Amino acid sequence: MSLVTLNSGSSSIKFALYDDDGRARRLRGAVSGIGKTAKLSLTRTDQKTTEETLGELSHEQALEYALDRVHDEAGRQMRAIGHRIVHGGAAFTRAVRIEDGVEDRLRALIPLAPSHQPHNLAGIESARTRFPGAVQTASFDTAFHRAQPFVADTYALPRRYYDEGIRRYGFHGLSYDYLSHRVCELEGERRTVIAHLGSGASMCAVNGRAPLGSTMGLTALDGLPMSTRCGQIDPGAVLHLIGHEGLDAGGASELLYKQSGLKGLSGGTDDMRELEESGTAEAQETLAYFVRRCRMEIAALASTLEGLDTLVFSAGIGENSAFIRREICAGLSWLGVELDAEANTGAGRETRISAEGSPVAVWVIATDEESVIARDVAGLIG
Ligand SMILES: Nc1ncnc2c1ncn2[C@@H]1O[C@H](COP(=O)(O)OP(=O)(O)O)[C@@H](O)[C@H]1O
Ligand SMILES: CC(=O)OP(=O)(O)O
Ligand SMILES: [Mg+2]
Repeated sequence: MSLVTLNSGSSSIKFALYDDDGRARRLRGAVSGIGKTAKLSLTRTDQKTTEETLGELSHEQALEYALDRVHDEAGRQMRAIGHRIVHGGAAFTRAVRIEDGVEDRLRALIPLAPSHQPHNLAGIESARTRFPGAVQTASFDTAFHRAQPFVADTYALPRRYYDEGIRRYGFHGLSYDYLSHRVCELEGERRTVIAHLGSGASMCAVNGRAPLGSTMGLTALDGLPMSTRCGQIDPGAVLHLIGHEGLDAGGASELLYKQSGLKGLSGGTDDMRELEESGTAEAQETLAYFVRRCRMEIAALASTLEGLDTLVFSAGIGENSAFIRREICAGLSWLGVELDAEANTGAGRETRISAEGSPVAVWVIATDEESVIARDVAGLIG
């Protein structure tokens, strides 16, 4: 019997197949580049990754494709499916079995995660149809941050709004769970800033494993600029757009979630690789803006830790772009960040890239949200 994990991000669907105890992984797969030219990559235990171009796929098509692959591999042997759910609100502070009423409560959170929650719910429905006998569980991106202190969790609005759930939930928590655990194994309990830089991008300050704050807030719009999301913005700018440009809520949502970030600022691509290769002034300015915002957030989070011992780069951009890592670190020598240029260029899945003697240890660590989901599933099915 096996366990399956399903992780729908904004631009990808990642899945993995595990043995019953959630430890031994047999297969890992990802459909990436959704909405553009999608690609499938598959890695079997102890084998090289194979890649295949799939052509243009919508999120729905990519989901069906991913579940077909899972079905081919696991068939009737499926015991449980663990889903990454981006928004768990204030109520879901740990992983749960998806039983009566859970999906309704998750549906109510769609307005707070419009680019993710509908895909997460679609994954639950499709998986139920295909594997009717399997247990389904939910692991939340927000749960890790629920332990953060009140001052990191609130906005300076009238108090009743906090009580009503207007909080800084933070996201990418499955990734921070995995990465903070790895940092403790590699370096011990440290004051660490973790930069999860993917299609969606955020950072989190952790003291050992304890979360002290993150760049994302009520929704996954806040903080760093992302592929198509704006990141930090003056709320007055949104009020202005609504008042003077005649934008309604739907129009504002489309603008801030889908037409902004790298895509909006460059006037073209939302893909970091293409921006790095492009020589246009707009592309250069977009890269400079991204790097500036990353440096600023690292410094801000380091201040909440009262110092910095370790900096971690992860996710699509953080794991793969030596250029972005170099540019970010180049402005942080005053914080004690010194890179080893060669280690940075040649970094693999888990590599220390700081110079010998650098006061801050800098690491590239490939994230593994799937392993956290699988651990949750195994715990819930006993
Ligand atoms: N070699 C690379 N250089 C720069 N950026 C990269 C590279 N490889 C992947 N990326 C970026 O990583 C992003 C996808 O990251 P990922 O963490 O898989 O996203 P998500 O989980 O949000 O779908 C893409 O937007 C792409 O621009
Ligand atoms: C929460 C979020 O932004 O997730 P992703 O990076 O997978 O889109
Ligand atoms: Mg992701």
